[in-house]
Amino acid sequence: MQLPAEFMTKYERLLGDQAAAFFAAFDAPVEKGFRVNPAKAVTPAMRVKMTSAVSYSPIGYYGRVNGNAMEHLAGAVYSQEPSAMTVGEVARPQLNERVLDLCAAPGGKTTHLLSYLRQTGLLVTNEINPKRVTALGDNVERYGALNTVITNATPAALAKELAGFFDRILVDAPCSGEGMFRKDPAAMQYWTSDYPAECATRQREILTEAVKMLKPGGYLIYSTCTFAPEEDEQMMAWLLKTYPQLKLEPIEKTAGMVDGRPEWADGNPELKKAARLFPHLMRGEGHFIAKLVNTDETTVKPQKTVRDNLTPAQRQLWQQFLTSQGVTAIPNVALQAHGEQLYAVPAMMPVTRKLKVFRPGTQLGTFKKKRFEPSYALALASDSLDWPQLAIDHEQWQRYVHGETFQLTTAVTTNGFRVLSCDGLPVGFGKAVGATVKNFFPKGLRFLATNENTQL
Ligand SMILES: C[S@@+](CC[C@H](N)C(=O)[O-])C[C@H]1O[C@@H](n2cnc3c(N)ncnc32)[C@H](O)[C@@H]1O
Repeated sequence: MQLPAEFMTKYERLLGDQAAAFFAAFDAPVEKGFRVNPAKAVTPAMRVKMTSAVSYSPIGYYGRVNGNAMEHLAGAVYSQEPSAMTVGEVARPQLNERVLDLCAAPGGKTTHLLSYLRQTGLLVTNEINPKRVTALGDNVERYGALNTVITNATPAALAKELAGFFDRILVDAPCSGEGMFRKDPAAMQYWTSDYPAECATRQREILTEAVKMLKPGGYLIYSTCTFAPEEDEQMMAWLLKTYPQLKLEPIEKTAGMVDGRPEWADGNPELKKAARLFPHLMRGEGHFIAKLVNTDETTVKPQKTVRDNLTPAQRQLWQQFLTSQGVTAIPNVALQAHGEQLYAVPAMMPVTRKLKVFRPGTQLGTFKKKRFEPSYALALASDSLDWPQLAIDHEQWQRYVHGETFQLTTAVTTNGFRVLSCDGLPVGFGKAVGATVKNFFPKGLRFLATNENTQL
């Protein structure tokens, strides 16, 4: 790979006798990886793939997964480059926490955070870019999240509404992307020797807002996919000096991770607590991760949380639907209608006034005239609610994702909406009428599925 000349000069100077091995790693093959979603069933095809475990993540594996496979569409697996998994492992939220993923699209770290929250607490996942937020929405939906609000806001707008609110904040910062040159050589075209300093300006702005949203005792996790000290150790040195209440927490170094380099910043030995991931020292791409704790004790007054807003008629339609499914309620959510759409908004979410919200919670379905039509998102979340399922086989699933009506071998005794499942994974709603299943797979997601193009 032809690396920019100034990039090579810089890292020859910084890495000394390790520079040759570092440059050679850019010509080695890219490592592929995937995580499994611990909230979902493990299918036989997944078991075959789960052979080479990533040592630092209990849910991570080396290998490639297919984006058209049933397991991927149903949110049971997520394709992620292995060393990127360290970020979710360092962030590792505890149950019931309030968590913010500030720079979140397309959702690699968000889905990892969800795997630790296990439908408890609250995840506010934010993406500033209105185009990229759509992919984040799709991935959160696939993961079947019931505890997530998706915002499309600037960090400053979030900080105005949610000051001192979060137990844990991840800033997976937009950066110069040097650690991704091997995976995505096109990223090199943006690189100039000034680019890291430009990125650092934006990172300081983002971190300034993130700090405002951290609770006393809360954790801030900062990560980049660049080697540039300006965006890594120097950014942490600036943070520690600007906010003396923030202290670095040590990150355990395994599988080839190494200490942060104080000599690449202001010499503060604390910077060793951060972690660097180099492709010549570990199986994966380049990253930097730091974890800080907020030792400030100033608390912020609790805010009012969201409430139900359904009309009696809407409530009745929803209750009738729940009864038809043999379930009683969705716990820990407020039910809110936004126009015709019904959402389950995480009950821990505060009322906000001016925030640009992309999705206020899990979309449950649509109020139609005198009936309720459930959504795809609800089907994908239904296994964490122990919702009854109607099992279909792979051939029926292929017809389902193509948008076809298909036949069951045994007719249902009660007609109506059913969560269809394949190998134990909910895949969407169908309307069963006798032995016929009418198709409710979202039109925009339909595709011609074959054994070949859907193999995990
Ligand atoms: C490294 S990527 C995030 C990757 C994501 N965390 C994941 O794991 O899939 C950084 C993100 O920050 C967003 N971003 C760019 N400028 C920003 C800003 N000023 N404030 C917040 N986010 C920004 C980008 O649109 C991009 O999606």
